[in-house]
Amino acid sequence: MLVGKMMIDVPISQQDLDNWLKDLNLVAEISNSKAILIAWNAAGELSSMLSSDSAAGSEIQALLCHLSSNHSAKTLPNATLSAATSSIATQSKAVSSNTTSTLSSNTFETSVDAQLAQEQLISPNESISVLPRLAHHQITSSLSVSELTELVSQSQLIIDTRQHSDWRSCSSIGSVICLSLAWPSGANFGFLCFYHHEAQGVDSKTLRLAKLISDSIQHRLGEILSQHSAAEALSRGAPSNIDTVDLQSFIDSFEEHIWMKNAAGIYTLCNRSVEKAWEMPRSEIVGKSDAELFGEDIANIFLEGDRLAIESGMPIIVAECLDGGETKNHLWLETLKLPTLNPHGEFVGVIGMTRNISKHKAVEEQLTLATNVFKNSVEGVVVTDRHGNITDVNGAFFEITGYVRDELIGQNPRIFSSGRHDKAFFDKLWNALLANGKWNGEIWNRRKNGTIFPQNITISTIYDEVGDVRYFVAVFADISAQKENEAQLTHLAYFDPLTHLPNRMKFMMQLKQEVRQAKRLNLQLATVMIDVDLFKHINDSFGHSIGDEMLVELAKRLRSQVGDQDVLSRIGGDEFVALISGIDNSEDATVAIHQLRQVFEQPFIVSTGDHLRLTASMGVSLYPSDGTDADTLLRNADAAMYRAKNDGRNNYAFYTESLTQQSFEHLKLQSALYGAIEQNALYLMYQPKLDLVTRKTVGFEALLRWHDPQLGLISPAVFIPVAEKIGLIHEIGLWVLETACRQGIRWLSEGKHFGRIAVNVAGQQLQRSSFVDDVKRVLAETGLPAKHLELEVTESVMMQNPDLAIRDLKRLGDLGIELSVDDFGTGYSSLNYLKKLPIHKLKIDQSFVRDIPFDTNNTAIAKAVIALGHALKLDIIAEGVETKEQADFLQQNQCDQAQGYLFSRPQLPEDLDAFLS
Ligand SMILES: Nc1nc2c(ncn2[C@@H]2O[C@@H]3COP(=O)(O)O[C@H]4[C@@H](O)[C@H](n5cnc6c(=O)[nH]c(N)nc65)O[C@@H]4COP(=O)(O)O[C@H]3[C@H]2O)c(=O)[nH]1
Repeated sequence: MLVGKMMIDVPISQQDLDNWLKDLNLVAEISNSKAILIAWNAAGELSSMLSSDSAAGSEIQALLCHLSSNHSAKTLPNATLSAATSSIATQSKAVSSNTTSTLSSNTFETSVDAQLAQEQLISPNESISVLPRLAHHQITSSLSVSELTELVSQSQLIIDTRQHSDWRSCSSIGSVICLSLAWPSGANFGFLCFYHHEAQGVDSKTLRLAKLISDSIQHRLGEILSQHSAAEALSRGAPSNIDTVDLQSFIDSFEEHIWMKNAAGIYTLCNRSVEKAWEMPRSEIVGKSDAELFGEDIANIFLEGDRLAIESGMPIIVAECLDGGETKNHLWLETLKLPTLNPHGEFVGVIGMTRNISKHKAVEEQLTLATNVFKNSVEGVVVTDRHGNITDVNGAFFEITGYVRDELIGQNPRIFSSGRHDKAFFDKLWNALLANGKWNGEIWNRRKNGTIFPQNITISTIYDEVGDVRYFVAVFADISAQKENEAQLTHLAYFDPLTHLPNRMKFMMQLKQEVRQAKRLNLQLATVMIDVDLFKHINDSFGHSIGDEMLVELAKRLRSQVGDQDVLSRIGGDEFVALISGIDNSEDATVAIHQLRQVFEQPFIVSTGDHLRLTASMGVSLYPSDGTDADTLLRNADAAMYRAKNDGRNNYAFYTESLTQQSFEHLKLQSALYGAIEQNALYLMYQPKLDLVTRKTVGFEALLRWHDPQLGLISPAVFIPVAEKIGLIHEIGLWVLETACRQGIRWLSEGKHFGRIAVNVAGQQLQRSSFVDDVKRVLAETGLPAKHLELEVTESVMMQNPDLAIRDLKRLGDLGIELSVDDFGTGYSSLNYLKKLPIHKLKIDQSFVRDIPFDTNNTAIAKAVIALGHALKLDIIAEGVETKEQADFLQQNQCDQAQGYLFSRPQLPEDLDAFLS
């Protein structure tokens, strides 16, 4: 059984050898047998041999041969054996003969005697009180019948060697008891043999005694080994002896569970933490196995860990989970398991140091969970340090922004800035974040590809143990889709899905807002209700889809007719409403209505190819005259529209009836003006301008006249503003210029001196970028020298855009054209600009000439204008001079020129000979 097991070298003292020899002799004598003891060293060589006095050399030789061939052939070479046998045997006998027994023990005798008698293996009368030395070891162990049987079955008792094939060669041995001797660790020490040259010479009684001696020797071997280990530890500098009580105190001071199990898995040691954790005293733990303590299932878990440690041959850490069952209170233990070897390298057990890591595991689980949430979240997560530098971002973040990790780590999130939020926004954000530890809101940020997108973002502050800011964590969702949905919903709530025009709700909101603004800025508004006439017939005849087509087209046309600032809304099936801002009077509203009505002039070509015509009835209410709130204005526009419908449809009406009348006339004028040029209804009259001193003609002002066949003679003061509103002024202005220039050429060709012909220039004409070129072209085409042309521009027109006026008038002046400021004094000229304007003449408006010299105000103004003009080295002309008093006064006050009924009304060219020289 012990063959192959490790052997150790621990020297046996002569004293021990002597004692054992005495025991051998004693038992040999009692049992009438012979005895030998042989021991080997770690190299497998025979190190000690003792034999009873009765043993013969040949018998010893035979036994050694047998043991070497059957038990330790590798470790006990025959050559060594034979050499050793003769010398050691002699020496041992010599030693044994000099040794005397020293002790006896009645206690031992009694217990052994009684036990042997009880088991009927030894007669109570057979005295073994002659075992004085064995008692020294206080051996109390005994052999039971079953143990004896086992020993026999293990061939340790050979009653007849001839019956055993492997003993047949030992002819000098008839019967033998062969017991192996082992160190406490199990390492082989040697053999103890009792034999007889005859069969049945040794029996169970001899075996019993042999076992006593063997136990005694093994006990002593344990002591020898302890002493030897202590001596070795001392020599290594370790404490001479570690008291087990101190060791216990030592391990009790640990919070960790410390325990030790021997090679058989039995607990041999544990500390107080173990007692507490397992809720049982140490006495109930030590001496038990895991299975006994915890049951098979848990024991298997523990033993598996032990096995790993033993197999690895080094300390390992095993984490063991003891399932908490339904309570989910898992108990996690982390144990450092350390296979323990004795000083001779032999495995003696496992030491464990266990920590309850349930809390740690729970934290670890939380951490794993958090990490997975971080990784797998569909929301973008970005972590920054307290300085705002990015330390981590998750996968969703990359997907949303298009950046890759390396581009972001260490960067500041301002790289995502969309530029949509100002500094105040971020100041507010940071203040809230630092004050409350959290901020939630919407931010527009920029993706890597430059597109911007809205996020709903929550930023949280993470503090360290002492409350200082450690990190900021921002979790956000891309809400582009949500925003789009919201926009769509808003669109549906406020816009007509067919035409995409604002619906009634939106229109009312806008109307209210416009009314508020008009109130504040003292403006006027027109609300125009437009109802398509008999639209039901279109739907009934052509179907709703054609009806829809026409409504979409109509919406498009109407929209193109209103200004960018104006609002057009569809408030019902065939009902539209327009809100026109920036009007000054009912005429402006009339112009707007006219433009809206134009959309019905062209037929609607639908998908069927049909050309369909529509008309509409319109009603207008004006703010503030027809209502000062949105509801009233809409209601009154509606009422006006019904009146227009009742008047026969395809019509319009103002809420105030007199305005409707005015408007109709205005409209008539408007449409008549379109054909005026072609129909030669326009012509010019000329009014002479005279030098007040010489009373000679210095020039003529060309004044436009319009004689409409139906409407009669219409004043330019009436139709020029209308022409400006409907955009006809350019055409008309050019016609006037050309006509006046041709007249000048005619007079020149007739040899008539007329000085300069003055032509009025409307504001819109001057604002046209082509105006200077138009004038040049007309001069070139007609051949009139520029020195015969004068242009009159009203003061208010010049002041509308003085920089432009300065630039263009200068170019005209450079051509040789004279420039005069018409209606001077009615506008608000800036002296600063007046100085810069390239003008030659100021014309005192006739409103200041009226009633001078009797009207003191006008007299003062006229004087001031003359003084100012002269100070600026400009000529002064007064218009509307009707009386001699006016002329005299003006002359006395150094006014240079004058025109007016006093001298001549505007006349046709053929009637002006008196003024031409
Ligand atoms: N009560 C009174 N009136 C007098 C007297 N002498 C002349 N007038 C009138 O005063 C106006 C002078 O023209 P305006 O100030 O340029 O004022 C002109 C001018 O601003 C504009 N206008 C006339 N012709 C043209 C034109 O060809 N182009 C442009 N853009 N505007 C024109 O129409 C305005 C009115 O022109 P008209 O009706 O011809 O009226 C003329 C003229 O007939 C007088 O002694 N007493």
